[in-house]
Amino acid sequence: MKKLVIHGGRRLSGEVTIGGAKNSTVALIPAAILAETPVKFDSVPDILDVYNLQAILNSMNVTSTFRGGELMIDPTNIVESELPSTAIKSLRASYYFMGSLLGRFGRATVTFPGGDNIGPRPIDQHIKGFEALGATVHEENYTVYINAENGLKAARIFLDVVSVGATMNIIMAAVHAEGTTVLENAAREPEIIDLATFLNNMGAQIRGAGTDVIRITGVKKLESKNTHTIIPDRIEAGTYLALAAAQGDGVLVKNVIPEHLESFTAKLLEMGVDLEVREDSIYVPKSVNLQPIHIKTAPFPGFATDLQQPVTPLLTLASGTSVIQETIYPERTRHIPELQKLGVDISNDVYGQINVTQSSNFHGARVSAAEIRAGASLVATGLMADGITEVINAEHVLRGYDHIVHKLTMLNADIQIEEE
Ligand SMILES: CC(=O)N[C@H]1[C@@H](OP(=O)(O)OP(=O)(O)OC[C@H]2O[C@@H](n3ccc(=O)[nH]c3=O)[C@H](O)[C@@H]2O)O[C@H](CO)[C@@H](O)[C@@H]1O
Ligand SMILES: C=C(OP(=O)(O)O)C(=O)O
Repeated sequence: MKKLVIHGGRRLSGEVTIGGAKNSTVALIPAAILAETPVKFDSVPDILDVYNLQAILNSMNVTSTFRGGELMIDPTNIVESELPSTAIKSLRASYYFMGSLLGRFGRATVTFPGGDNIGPRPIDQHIKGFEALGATVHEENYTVYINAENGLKAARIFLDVVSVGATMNIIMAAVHAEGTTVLENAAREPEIIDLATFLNNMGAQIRGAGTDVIRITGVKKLESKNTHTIIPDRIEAGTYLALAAAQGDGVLVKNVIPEHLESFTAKLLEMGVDLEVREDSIYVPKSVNLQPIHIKTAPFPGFATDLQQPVTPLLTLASGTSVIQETIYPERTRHIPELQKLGVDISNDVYGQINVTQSSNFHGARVSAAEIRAGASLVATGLMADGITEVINAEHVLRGYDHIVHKLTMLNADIQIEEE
């Protein structure tokens, strides 16, 4: 087990470059097995999820090499095999192998995925999509068996819940299905456009990604002809923007697509953070006189649930009480007792409302990262606190934050990673 050890209180300044999006990467890697050729990605973040996905690929005789942000995957000798349950359970996105194996072989057997403990995470909409495409699905002993004996046929699918995972999984399953699948009430996250771009560049016919109606016309073959560059991680960017506003004396956050962050930057501007939004970077000056705000999480283009916890340390500087309504995962509150240990005035109710009141003089403590974004909020608060903060279970943070120790150190933070 690893822990992050932070000597807090230092002001941050300088530049940080955002890596490729975790939530694109973890869909693109399973999608690579739909290709008949080797595929290559760049701007791949150095995160634990990538290594676990490589282990899953390896079990199917799909070779991969990952070096310096470049990931090469060769699925040409893929075989159907039992997937390693430890790796499957280590991340949520292993469920994308349901869609990609179904698309490739017309069947898939995948253990229930793991991922962040942020409340119930059903997959009924994924299953609804697979069944609409002609597959039978049954679950037994935490394993999902999906089979399209008579092949996959296009369908009209209306998602009852806007789901990123179901949208991605249905796209992957439908790329080879006969006819044109119409997916309505689809999620609109930028990572879905990234997946569609990757598949379209290999010959897929996916139209409307980024809107709530996506049309997927099945094609026979997908062949990679060029390297796919992964979009910047808007959640990592938002995490550094909030931290820079809270503890920075001038920080430039580079490699961002500002349009992907509009709901987030709008809230920082509302607080009084004097952001300078440039073409592909955002400058955050030292903040003064911050105002409390109200946040309601929502599917894209709304305020991302994944930024709810990373923005919390900044809210403690506003003159009053800020209110967060977590609508996607009302139980995404496991950071709260840990932040309280550091001196943050924060509370929540059973309806998913979180109140953050102005507080200061945070003091270092030993706290546990229950999940990735909870961990990010603890790291940020530890950087603002006096004394030493130890964030245990740091694997949750390393699962999705590229080179976090190096990036924070370059911003003048005092942070180390140690074995527990
Ligand atoms: C790997 C990845 O991209 N993870 C992201 C993805 O997770 P994930 O794809 O798992 O999240 P979804 O968009 O599917 O979930 C959104 C909401 O729909 C509900 N739901 C979802 C599927 C389903 O079949 N039935 C159902 O009821 C969920 O419980 C949740 O309340 O989107 C979440 C919401 O933006 C983010 O927090 C995660 O970081
Ligand atoms: C919830 C998250 O990730 P995952 O869906 O991979 O668990 C996240 O990135 O905040």
